[in-house]
Amino acid sequence: METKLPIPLAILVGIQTPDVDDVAHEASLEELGRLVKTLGYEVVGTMSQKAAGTGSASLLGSGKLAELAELTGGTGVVSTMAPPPKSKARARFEGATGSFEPAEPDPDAARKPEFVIVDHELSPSQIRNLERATGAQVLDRTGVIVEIFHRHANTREAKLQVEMARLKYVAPRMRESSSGGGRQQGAGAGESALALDRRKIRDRLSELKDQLEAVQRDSDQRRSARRDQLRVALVGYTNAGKSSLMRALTGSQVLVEDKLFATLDTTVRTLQPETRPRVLVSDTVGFIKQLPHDLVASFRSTLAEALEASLLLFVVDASDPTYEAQLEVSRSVLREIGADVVPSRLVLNKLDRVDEAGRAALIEKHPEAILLSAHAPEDVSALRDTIIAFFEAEMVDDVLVLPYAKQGMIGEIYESARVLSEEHDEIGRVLKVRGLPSAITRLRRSLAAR
Ligand SMILES: Nc1nc2c(ncn2[C@@H]2O[C@H](COP(=O)(O)OP(=O)(O)OP(=O)(O)O)[C@@H](O)[C@H]2O)c(=O)[nH]1
Ligand SMILES: [Mg+2]
Repeated sequence: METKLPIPLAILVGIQTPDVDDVAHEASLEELGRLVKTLGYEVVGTMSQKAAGTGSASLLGSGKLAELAELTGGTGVVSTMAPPPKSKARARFEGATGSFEPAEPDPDAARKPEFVIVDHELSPSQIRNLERATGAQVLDRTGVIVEIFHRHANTREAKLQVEMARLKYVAPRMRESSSGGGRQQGAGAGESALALDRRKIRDRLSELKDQLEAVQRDSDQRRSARRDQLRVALVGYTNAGKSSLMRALTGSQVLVEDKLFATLDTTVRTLQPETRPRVLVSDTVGFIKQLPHDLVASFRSTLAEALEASLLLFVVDASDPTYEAQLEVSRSVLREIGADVVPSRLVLNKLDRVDEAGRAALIEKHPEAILLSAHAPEDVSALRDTIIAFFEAEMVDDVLVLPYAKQGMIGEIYESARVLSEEHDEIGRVLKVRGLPSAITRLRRSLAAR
């Protein structure tokens, strides 16, 4: 216990712009707090300020900035003479100004928050200014999300994607912070070392791109093998309950956690009890507001699962007061990746946490939605029926003739369609089948080709 590193302490900072109401502002800071906790930091305070925008040079007004610096032990002014926000240097600096007692008997009591975490995307120079004034390390919402993805990525594909997004996030910030002399390099070496760093980053990015392409070719192949199968994808805001539904629908042991971004990789499992043809269910990475653009782009292939599904189940945590905004975020991300054309059903989850009046309001607002709780087996079974009914309505009946010379294809037919009856005549087997039109077209094509 003694040797464990102390949990980093953080102060959250949010600007409430005129277009954001109090509820949304509170919810956004609360969500940021959960993100920060997911990173393993402890939130020790929150500071918010009303302002016209988030573009001012040091984000906060001078009064608020001084207030914040008081908490973090900084000077409160953006001075170019301020040392870089490295904790040792900062401690030395603070010691010199007399505002810090290094010989505090209880180190925890004197600990100041090491991190200031801002609920908006900041420019590199805003980060630098805030760091100078507060003496703390400053992270913005994007930085926090990129860091969480970095820590949680499991598969090789996710790891490569996240490293790319991270380098793209870090590179411009590196340039800015070094121009202020904040980097620890010998005098005069700054610029060339920086150029070297940037070249390294560029090289690394192109290396990652090649590796990613190879990995993606593999996963594209795996996906195209599932092309004509009945596929449904669970999509939606982070922590909505997608993995919980995945578990309940497929009996798989995917990770369920009361954490943002518990799932970063797509999982595909068969709907249970199994149907004919079987239905594949995909669990996908969750969305969040202000999802960094590079991460959206890099998760395109992970989300390709969603794109190729015949049905999207849009999972929403209906017990969250801001669920409407979350739904809108999910919709816009799906629009961005072009998945808004896939048929979808709205699934309002966590109904066990909504009271009678709330339920009535939900039904009135979303009459077409499926209301349920992932924890209620009867609800999950009704959802399974809905999924099956959706595919039944899409399927068509047809007759396939399988010549005796092509009997090897019988397995493929049984995999892709439901065989209603089988008769034998002089040419071969005559099969009455029911399946998705695309699956039947493909079967016809392979029957003709071989
Ligand atoms: N009360 C209640 N809690 C639920 C329900 N469904 C999910 N949860 C809880 O919500 C939390 C998040 O569930 P997950 O299934 O991990 O959510 P997710 O959408 O997969 O989240 P990410 O993978 O982080 O995007 C967990 O603590 C679940 O136990 C529900 O119907 N009712
Ligand atoms: Mg999940």
